[in-house]
Amino acid sequence: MLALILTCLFLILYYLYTKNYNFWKSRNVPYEKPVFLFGSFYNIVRRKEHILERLCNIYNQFPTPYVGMFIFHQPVLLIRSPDLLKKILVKDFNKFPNRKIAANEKADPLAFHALFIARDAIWRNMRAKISPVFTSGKMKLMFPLMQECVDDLYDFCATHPNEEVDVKMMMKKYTVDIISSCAFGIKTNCFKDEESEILKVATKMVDFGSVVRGFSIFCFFFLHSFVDFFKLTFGDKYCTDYLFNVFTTTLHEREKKKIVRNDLIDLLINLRKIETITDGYKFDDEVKMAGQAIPFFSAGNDTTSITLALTCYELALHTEIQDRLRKEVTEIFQERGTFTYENLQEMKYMDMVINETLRKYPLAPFLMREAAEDYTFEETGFTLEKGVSLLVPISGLHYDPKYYPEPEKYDPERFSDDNKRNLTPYTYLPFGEGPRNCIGQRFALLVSKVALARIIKDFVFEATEKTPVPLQLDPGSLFVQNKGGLYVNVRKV
Ligand code: HEM
Repeated sequence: MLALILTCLFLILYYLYTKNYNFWKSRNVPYEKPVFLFGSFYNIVRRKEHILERLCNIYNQFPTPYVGMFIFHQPVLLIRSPDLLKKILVKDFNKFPNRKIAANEKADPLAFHALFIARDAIWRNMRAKISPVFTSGKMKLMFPLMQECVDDLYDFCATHPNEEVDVKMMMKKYTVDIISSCAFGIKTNCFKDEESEILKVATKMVDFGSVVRGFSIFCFFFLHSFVDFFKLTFGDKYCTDYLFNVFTTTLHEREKKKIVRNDLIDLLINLRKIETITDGYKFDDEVKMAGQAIPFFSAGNDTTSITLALTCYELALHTEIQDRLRKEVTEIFQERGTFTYENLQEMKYMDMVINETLRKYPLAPFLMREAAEDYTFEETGFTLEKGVSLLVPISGLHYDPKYYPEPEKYDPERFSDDNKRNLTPYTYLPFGEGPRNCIGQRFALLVSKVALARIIKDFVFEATEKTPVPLQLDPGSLFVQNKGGLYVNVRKV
């Protein structure tokens, strides 16, 4: 009898779980056949493929404008056509304003108020208020804070002549110093303090290696009901508590001593002062304010530091590109005698190099949107139901030889003025597109240019036997990176 009950129960659960697997077939949408329980993510769960490779793989199998796939049991539509992307990300943005990420204000107020996760009117109001911190005027004011940190990066290279250096860790120390300075108003000295607590926090925060953390993040994106059920938090509890304390301590000190530093904390203090009763979203408590600073730290650190490390890696493998970059930087430096915010903007080859790194290694390999209402694709007549998720396979587009011939080749020439004009719009998306694109783009590019200009002028990166070629992506990482360190030799010019 018990066996019969268990069998019936199993069959009911099996039916409930797999009934969605007909979702795309019944709507005549081409789709990748799901693997029971894991949908299209079986190889990711088995750590056989990185998410970048998995999405490229699905993208390459179907020449259609969109493809159905399943994340576990959840149907998701992968958009391939640049014309459709323009509509979804920009023209019809108000029909796709949110990402489908779980948010529970009671269980995790910091995540609920984070810009990346916030929804609808809360997001709109918050984005409008936070955007002024990222204007070029504000970046210029933060430039001196960045220069202080780049001095430490330079000294690190100078004190490790002819040594194999893990450029991932080196750049992480640099970005933790800069972001701590610009978002939390503190000097962290990661290069000098090997035991720096904030560096440990930055590492732990993005360590999704443990089953519990990995599962937790997955639930936020793809299994929302589990987030409420298990009261999961988006960030690691120890890390968010630590950063919350750092943030509030600085905030109180600033308000007491009336210190002005032109950073994120200043902006938040000013916002709180000038808010009126009619404002849609008010920074009226410290959780909401910290909800901006903590994601600034987590969203900005690894994305920027890995981009920088991968640029050093590619420069080490391509000496002619490295020499040309050094020539540009040195000429501008000799002409002006210093690096300023303005002369960094003149470095065209530098832009081309960073653009190509982000093409080959899009740090966030996909964008996500959710249909806020039923939406009919004019081109095919297909109606996507409200609530269904869309994924934009950035990696598929960046590796499509139709848009980028020989996609495996690292070639900054793709982004020269002449060639850039011929790129197909909406096929280059490292920072996303439209009103919900990366708010930190300008900041990330400036932080990257400051570092590269300063060190490439006086140091040479060289591949050694320890430099991994080809680069094997770590399937366990949410970011596009190899497992462990990324070693290159650093020597004085
Ligand atoms: C190379 C570095 C970076 C890359 C490649 C990157 C990439 C991205 C991408 C792809 C998105 C999603 C955009 C979309 O859905 O259309 C995003 C969103 C976001 N990024 Fe970045 N990012 C970088 C650096 C930063 C930095 C330095 C910060 C903070 C200072 C930051 C803060 C954010 C935030 C808050 C969002 C959510 C914006 C919103 O929903 O309104 N990112 N980023």
